[in-house]
Amino acid sequence: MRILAINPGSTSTKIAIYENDRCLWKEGIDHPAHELKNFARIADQYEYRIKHILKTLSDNDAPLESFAGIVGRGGMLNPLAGGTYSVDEDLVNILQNAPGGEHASNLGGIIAYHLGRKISAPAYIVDPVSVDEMEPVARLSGLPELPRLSQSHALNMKAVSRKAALKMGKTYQEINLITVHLGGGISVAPHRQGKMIDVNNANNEGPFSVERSGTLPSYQLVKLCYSGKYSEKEMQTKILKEGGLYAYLGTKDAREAERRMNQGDAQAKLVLESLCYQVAKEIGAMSAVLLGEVDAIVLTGGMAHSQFISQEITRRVSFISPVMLFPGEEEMEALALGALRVLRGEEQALSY
Ligand SMILES: Nc1ncnc2c1ncn2[C@@H]1O[C@H](COP(=O)(O)OP(=O)(O)OP(=O)(O)O)[C@@H](O)[C@H]1O
Ligand SMILES: CCCC(=O)O
Repeated sequence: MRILAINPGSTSTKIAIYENDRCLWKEGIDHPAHELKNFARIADQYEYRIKHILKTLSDNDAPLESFAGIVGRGGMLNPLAGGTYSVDEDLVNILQNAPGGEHASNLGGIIAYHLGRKISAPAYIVDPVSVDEMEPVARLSGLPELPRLSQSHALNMKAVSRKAALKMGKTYQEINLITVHLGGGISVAPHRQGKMIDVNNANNEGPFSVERSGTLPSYQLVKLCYSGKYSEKEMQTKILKEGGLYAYLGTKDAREAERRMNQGDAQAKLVLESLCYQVAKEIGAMSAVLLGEVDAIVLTGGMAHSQFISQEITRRVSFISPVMLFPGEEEMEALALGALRVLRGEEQALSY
């Protein structure tokens, strides 16, 4: 059974072809900034991206008609349980309106639907950014007007958690994990027997990342917002795109920061150590969520490739449980396997 997986990012679209659970081929299509700037909204890019996907498939002799299903990354929907969802016209309309905010992953379901329709094949999304399996006690922030929102790297964290469980000879439903995605954003989530029962909102809570500020001192934040120095948009950019490592060091590349540290740059060392310190602190908090019953802590995402970063986190949290490393991300495979489970009848597709 052949599946086309589509993962739209802010500057590229990754596509992969799977024959059952085997990846046959993978490619990233870059979208230059000057082309993307012609679109007022991210959802408006779907025809442009479809054109590039079809050309890439045709250049690689992969006819659209050969696919039994098309699966895209799911975006910022209203809170929903993890799993594989069927995409129909209603869901496409919702994704077009971006209820949870603009995010490139909103395009995943829209593109999958339109490609699927061309060949009468089903379209799916898997474990969207807004997967919400939080317990009621985790939802309060301290102000009733500002409930905590579950927005995270759920797709990769759930895929890697399943792999970690397999490595331990168990299923995802049988164990408790704290899974940490160390990417452009950082998610730290306690998974209790197959459910992600809490998570820092990777857009604006928890540790700072290479580009996001993470949790900020709220009173000082209010003062900065009203200082007259920044517009609302500029403040959002500071928090989401120009915070964290970038704000302190002017780079979003953790490898560059590490190079500087190794050449004796004390500021680079402090900032990298602080990032790891904050991640470790969040892991500690999530171990309390799991009442200390943690089978393993799992580190994944691009920064888990770094020996310094993974060791620096590990030395602070290894008293809680063993630490397992799964560097990089498994998003394409997670998409394909999510669709495959449904196409094989092993799981029922959910409806949004
Ligand atoms: N081998 C490596 N050693 C150290 N850091 C690395 C390595 N590879 C990637 N990184 C760092 O990981 C960070 C981004 O990770 P990643 O590529 O997983 O993020 P992304 O896919 O852009 O974002 P996200 O995971 O949030 O969707 C960058 O700062 C990058 O420098
Ligand atoms: C909300 C976090 C997900 C991402 O950054 O892709």
